Amino acid sequence: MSSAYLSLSHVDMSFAGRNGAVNPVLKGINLDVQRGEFISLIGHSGCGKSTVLNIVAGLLRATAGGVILDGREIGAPGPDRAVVFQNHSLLPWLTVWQNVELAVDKIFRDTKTPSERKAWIRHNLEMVNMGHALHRLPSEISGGMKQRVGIARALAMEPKVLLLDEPFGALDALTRAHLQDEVIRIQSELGNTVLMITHDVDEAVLLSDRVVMMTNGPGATIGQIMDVPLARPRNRIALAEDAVYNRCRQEILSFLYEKQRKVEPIAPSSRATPDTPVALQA
Ligand SMILES: Nc1ncnc2c1ncn2[C@@H]1O[C@H](COP(=O)(O)OP(=O)(O)OP(=O)(O)O)[C@@H](O)[C@H]1O
Repeated sequence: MSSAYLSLSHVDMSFAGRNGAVNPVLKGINLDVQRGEFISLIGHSGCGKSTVLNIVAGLLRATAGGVILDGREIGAPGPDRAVVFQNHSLLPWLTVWQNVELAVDKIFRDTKTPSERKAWIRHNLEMVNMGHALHRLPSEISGGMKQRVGIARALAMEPKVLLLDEPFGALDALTRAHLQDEVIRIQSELGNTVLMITHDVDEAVLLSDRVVMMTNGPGATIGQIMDVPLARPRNRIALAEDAVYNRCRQEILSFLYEKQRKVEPIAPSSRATPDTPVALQA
């Protein structure tokens, strides 16, 4: 048995298709994650990254193989795994404070007093620099701020593993960089165990201890795992000229665009010739 904190062993996943067909999405995923490690999962669109994350979250059950977290097999979602999705999942009728409070009250009802819970909510919202907007509704704050609240809520749960599914994917480049810097700072303070999906090569190198690269599907698996031997805390400006940083970037780019080059089917041109069948026009 693996001594890792989080261990995926021999994970296969297939979905039932039409007419009884079976669509194999993942095949033989083996990954050991140590406590406090920050792991990024990168791969072309549709290869199965979210499926891996959803299996760890307990939202999907693997067709074969399994996941062990801190000595226990994962069979269902639980508060020991907090997920942050690309599009925030805040309850729109609750304020920033109340969105975090809901999770904190549920998890710490028996272990923290009401005043300890209040202090804990404030602490986590201040950690993501949201202390100034505690009583605003999600509709009154920006996309980046909503993601901050989602991260605060996840951190406040003190999960064993933080699962981030493209947490900055919907943000503009500047907001994204600010949030990445905050995650870098929080990670050096708290040392969480994190599994993050990303499409962004720089993000993967900046934030991770190891980058897990997935092959293309169907039947995707882990093609390569790369260590990121950069000291923490990391500084994006200083790293731009760093040889190790650039070597890591290069290795991921080479995996994605040479070894696992993906050829997307070309969409039919909208200027199709008149005899092109209508059904083929996008
Ligand atoms: N519930 C489901 N039922 C059937 N097929 C599914 C289901 N969930 C995912 N799939 C299929 O599994 C494959 C992998 O999907 P997944 O969302 O895990 O990929 P991904 O790498 O996260 O993609 P992206 O980067 O575009 O978000 C896709 O072909 C998808 O259509």
